[in-house]
This record gives sequence, C-alpha cells and structure tokens, in this order.
Amino acid sequence: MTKVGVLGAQGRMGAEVCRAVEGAGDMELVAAVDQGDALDALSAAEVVVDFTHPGVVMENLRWCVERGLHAVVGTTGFDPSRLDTVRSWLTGESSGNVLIAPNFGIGAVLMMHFAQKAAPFFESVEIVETHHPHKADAPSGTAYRTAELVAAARAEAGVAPSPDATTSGVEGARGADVDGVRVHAVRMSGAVAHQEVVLGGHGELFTIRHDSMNRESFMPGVLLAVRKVPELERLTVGIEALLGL
Ligand SMILES: NC(=O)C1=CN([C@@H]2O[C@H](COP(=O)(O)OP(=O)(O)OC[C@H]3O[C@@H](n4cnc5c(N)ncnc54)[C@H](O)[C@@H]3O)[C@@H](O)[C@H]2O)C=CC1
Ligand SMILES: O=C(O)C1=N[C@H](C(=O)O)C[C@H](O)C1
Repeated sequence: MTKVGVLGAQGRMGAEVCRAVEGAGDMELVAAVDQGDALDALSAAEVVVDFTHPGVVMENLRWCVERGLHAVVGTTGFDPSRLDTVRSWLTGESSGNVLIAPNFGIGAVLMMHFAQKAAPFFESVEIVETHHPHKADAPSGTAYRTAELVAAARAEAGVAPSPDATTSGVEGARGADVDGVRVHAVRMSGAVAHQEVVLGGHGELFTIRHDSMNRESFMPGVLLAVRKVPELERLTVGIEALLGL
C-alpha cells in the first residue's frame, strides 16, 4: 500500500484526489491537509500530491523535497525558472522524486502531443483555452506548456513565426505571447477545462480540441503518477513518458 498525503485537500481537485486515493486498492490516504493546517501530518506519506495555488506551491514542494518525500504536483504556474529552482533543490537531496504535470487528463496530454507533432506543418498556430471563472492563473498551465512544446517543435524544424500584420489595436486583443505562440484565455461560467489548438495554412484549418467535462477525468493520470513517481528521474515534467509518448 502506498501511503499518500494530499495538499489542498479541500479544494476542487484535492477533494477529488482524496476520493480517488481512498478508492484505489493499492493506496492509503494518510493525510489530507489544506490552508492553515500544519504540514507535519504529511510526514507519514510516501507520496504527497499537491493541488493548491501557484502562489504557495513552491513553498510546499520545498518542504517535501527537504524531507525526501516523493511529490506529484498538479498545481500550475511552473515556468522554466521555477523548474530550475526545483532542480537545484533536488541536487542537494539524496531521495524523493518530483513529477510536475500541467494536466493529468489522458486526452489533454494527447492533445498536447498531437499539437507538437502538427506544429511544423502549418504556417500559423494559436491556442485558445477556456476555463471556469474561479481559476486563478491565465493562461492555463496546459496552454502555457502546449505553447512551449509547439514553439520548440517549430524552432527545431526551422519554421518561421506565425504571420501577423497587426500594427495597431486594443491591448490584449492578440492574446499572450508564450515563446512566440499566441495564447487566448477565456473564463466562462459553466466551463470546466477546454482547449483548442488551431493550426492553419495553404487553404486549410486544422483544430485539435480537448474538453475536460469534470475533475474525475484527471484521476487516472494522478493515480498513475502516484504509482510511478518512486521509479522516475528526480524531476519529471508531464506524464507523457508514463504513457509511452
Ligand atoms: N494538473 C492538472 O491536471 C490540473 C491542475 N489544476 C490546478 O490545480 C490547482 C488547484 O486547482 P483547484 O483545485 O481548482 O483550486 P481550489 O481553489 O479549488 O483548491 C485549492 C485548495 O488549496 C488550498 N490551499 C491554498 N493554499 C494552501 C496551502 N498553503 N497549503 C495547503 N492548502 C492550500 C485552498 O484552501 C483550496 O482548498 C490550480 O493551479 C489548477 O490550475 C487543476 C485541475 C487539473
Ligand atoms: O484550473 C483548472 O481547472 C485546470 N488547471 C490546469 C491548467 O491550468 O492547465 C489543468 C486543467 O486545464 C484544469
């Protein structure tokens, strides 16, 4: 039985993770911690799962790394500089692996993978993500990561930046620029988590779309990560490798 602790246990995702862990025959929920609770209860865990907030996740993760606990992190906000910081913490510790994934949905991971594959074949590519209006960060971690993957694939293939003749307009109208890829964030009541990667050129448009209909959809990926994290590299980003992608 793997002993699992959950950080952000009263949140939308954390509560779902607690239910999933309790329902898994090979796991035991040993700590369910939320804001204001002491972290000490997590010392009983082998793997800590964090779904909290981009503003607090680094502090939580450092606490886990210092104690040699394996960490599975779904909280967003990990740019390259944060990942470098986590790497530097891990080099100073002898045990405990960290897996950080912007999205644990199997379909979402495939959407990112297919977008990366398609990106060099089209002149233009932009990303449109839609989320519930309670979301703290924009663009979403998934959109940010997709843009990074798409940009890297295009750079490797020597593809020029997407054409854009805009010289005047209202600020923000063209979305955020992530590594040269435009990302548009919609916040919409009734939505859960949705993303379209739109690619275009030579008289055709190709849209890769993924919809998370509920938070249960992320649980197979989270449980897979909990099971695999002890045997991974010190730092793994995304669950692609766990799916053989
Ligand atoms: N990787 C993935 O597949 C997914 C990632 N997310 C990300 O997970 C994060 C959380 O999302 P939600 O559950 O919707 O948010 P939420 O706001 O419903 O839950 C966050 C919980 O963390 C708690 N919290 C805040 N500070 C804390 C601290 N210092 N220690 C312990 N608990 C603390 C809050 O009280 C709250 O209960 C976001 O960054 C979101 O983008 C969300 C869905 C899927
Ligand atoms: O906040 C959410 O809900 C989600 N956050 C993650 C993100 O920012 O990409 C994953 C998913 O989109 C749901």
